Amino acid sequence: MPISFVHDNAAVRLDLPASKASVEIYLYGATVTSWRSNGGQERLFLSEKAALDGSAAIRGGIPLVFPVFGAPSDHKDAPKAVEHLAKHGFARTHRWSLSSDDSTSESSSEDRVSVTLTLRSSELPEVASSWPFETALEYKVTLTPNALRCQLSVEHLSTSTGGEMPFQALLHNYLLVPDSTKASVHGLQGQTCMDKLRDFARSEVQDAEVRPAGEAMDRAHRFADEGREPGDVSLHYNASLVDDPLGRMGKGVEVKRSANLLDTVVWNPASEGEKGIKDLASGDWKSFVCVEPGAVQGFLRLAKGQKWQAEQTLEAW
Ligand SMILES: O=P(O)(O)OC[C@H]1O[C@@H](O)[C@H](O)[C@@H](O)[C@@H]1O
Repeated sequence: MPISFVHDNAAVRLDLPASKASVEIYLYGATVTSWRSNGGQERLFLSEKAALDGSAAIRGGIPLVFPVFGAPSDHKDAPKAVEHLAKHGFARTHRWSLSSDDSTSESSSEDRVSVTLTLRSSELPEVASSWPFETALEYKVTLTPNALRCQLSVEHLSTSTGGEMPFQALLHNYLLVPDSTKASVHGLQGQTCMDKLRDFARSEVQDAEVRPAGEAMDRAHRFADEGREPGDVSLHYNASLVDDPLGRMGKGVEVKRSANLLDTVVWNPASEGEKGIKDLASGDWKSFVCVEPGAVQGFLRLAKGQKWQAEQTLEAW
């Protein structure tokens, strides 16, 4: 079966047997926790200490950040409506439903299979008290032999306040790497970097490569020129420098995204930062680099009845 339930029905799994590609998505948070590309090589980091029982956001894979990135207090321009939300919002900490439209054999073929998950804020009583908008989220995940496409749609259905719905969104990819100290991110040159670890200081990225290189990094990047699209970014494993004689992991991953995901967050806590994260084991920081497309500087706004759509495609090289 190209689509099946796994982990005691907590997750849905898509398989392309001919290429050994697969993806697993927990209903909790609609969190992709595993993506195996052509040949079966895992491409995402998932912490062994990740809570997979719905008690906390899943540490690893691709958590969905919505409707606020980080803590509301991180944003000087945070609207009142997001003030009482938890860090990274509520999408990653609620159980989504499988959409009936998509879980049929029509959504699959030998080299493509998809599934769609949905979440309605009005069905989450604890969200209703801190979020005055009725919001419908839809997340379609499509697997092809060498790529994973993730499409998010956000719809503002109604509101008790009558105003526009402010929001941010981000696809928090934890990309698995042989050694994060040797990995590099390409495609950020010329963008303005907002450094969360240096009091949100801004500077322009001068180099063609951004390397965490063992130091904590937590930065959001965007072109200063409003009209300029963010372009693709790629994570290079720099595999020739690491012990991967069979080249199983390939050269890296390309992160393509829709032009409305203007920001790219690059995050790695390094050894110091990891100590404060209880669901990471010691040394895990070496196994991932987060390269996260999103819209997280300033707030987007949706009038009642409007829909916003964004997507990324991860391509394995
Ligand atoms: O620990 P959390 O809530 O999953 O967040 C992880 C990280 O997510 C990143 O996207 C943020 O830029 C970091 O500031 C944050 O620490």
